[in-house]
Amino acid sequence: MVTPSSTGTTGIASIDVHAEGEPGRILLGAHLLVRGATWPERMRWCATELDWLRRLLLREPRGHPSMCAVLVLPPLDPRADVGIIVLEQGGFRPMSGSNTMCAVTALLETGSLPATEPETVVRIDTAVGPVEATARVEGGRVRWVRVRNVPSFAWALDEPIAVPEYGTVAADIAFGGQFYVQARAADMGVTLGPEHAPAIARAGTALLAAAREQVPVAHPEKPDVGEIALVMLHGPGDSAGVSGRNSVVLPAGRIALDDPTSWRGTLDRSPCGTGTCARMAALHARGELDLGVPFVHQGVLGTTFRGLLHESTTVGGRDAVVPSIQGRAWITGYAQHVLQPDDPFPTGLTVGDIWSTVRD
Ligand SMILES: O=C(O)[C@H]1NCC[C@@H]1O
Repeated sequence: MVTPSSTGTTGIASIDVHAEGEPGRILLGAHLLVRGATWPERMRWCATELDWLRRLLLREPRGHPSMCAVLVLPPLDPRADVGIIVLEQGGFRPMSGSNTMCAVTALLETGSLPATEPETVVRIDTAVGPVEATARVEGGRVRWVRVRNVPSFAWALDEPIAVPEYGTVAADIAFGGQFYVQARAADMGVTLGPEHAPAIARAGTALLAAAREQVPVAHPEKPDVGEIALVMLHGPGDSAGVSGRNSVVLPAGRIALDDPTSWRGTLDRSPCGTGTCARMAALHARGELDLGVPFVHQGVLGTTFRGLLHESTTVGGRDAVVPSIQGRAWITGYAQHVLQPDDPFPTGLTVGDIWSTVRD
């Protein structure tokens, strides 16, 4: 087990990136950290042996409530170029749209993978299946990344969720690389927009807590994927080409499940790629979004991901669709993170002014 203090000063290098505003801290060459001959084994290894690294990188003083990270690994599928595991405040995740865009941009702009112009395809192996990223490369810079995601599907539509302090809300439960509970912002009594972020975060985390208690989920082909990870509150688009607006809330740290008002969360600064894929799958299941019709999803900062449904398929007998999302990422730094053996906070730290009521 790699422990932060038993081996003297630990040095961890990252390439820091953001995708349409959402940070993604990329750790190349994480193969020495992660063990496991299968993806479930790798994910379990991370949860049991690497949570100290997740906390170290995502919490203060090196991180902040919105920080995410990616471990770039050798793929298990020999047809893929790399494998990824995503680190979020809520735990290790199998897939992430913004973080995939960050990882691809970091890999290609640093020469860690060969880049061909004008387009480079990067095949990515994940715990929920293969993902294909196409990057537009011009003058050595990645101008955009289109992520053709794993098959996405609606698990339940208009599921009544009893949410303490908010009433019963009709919500969709959908999978877009992660499971989401998704509801209309108006039904939760909140308005989308950065100035409403605290109310969105509070409503979102209350809905997430209630949905986790009331709606069991299990991926039909990936039995280890059995949790509603994130929550999206969404609203209508506009006449200027925006198909829909959304705010995704990420639980910031382990939170007391028995007190829905104690929850805190952070808003995805991007339009959320896996959330957009889940949203498109639910819209398609309703007959409201056809294959080939662009779906421009706008996040809390006004940045957008361009979504598209490519084909129909099935997942464990469930109707599903193959979605893609497209956006851009920018490198913000090259960091060498250090943990000295006598650091009093070997797994980082949180304080309740900007973090959740953390119980660990
Ligand atoms: O774009 C996404 O899918 C990610 N953004 C932060 C939370 C999700 O994993």
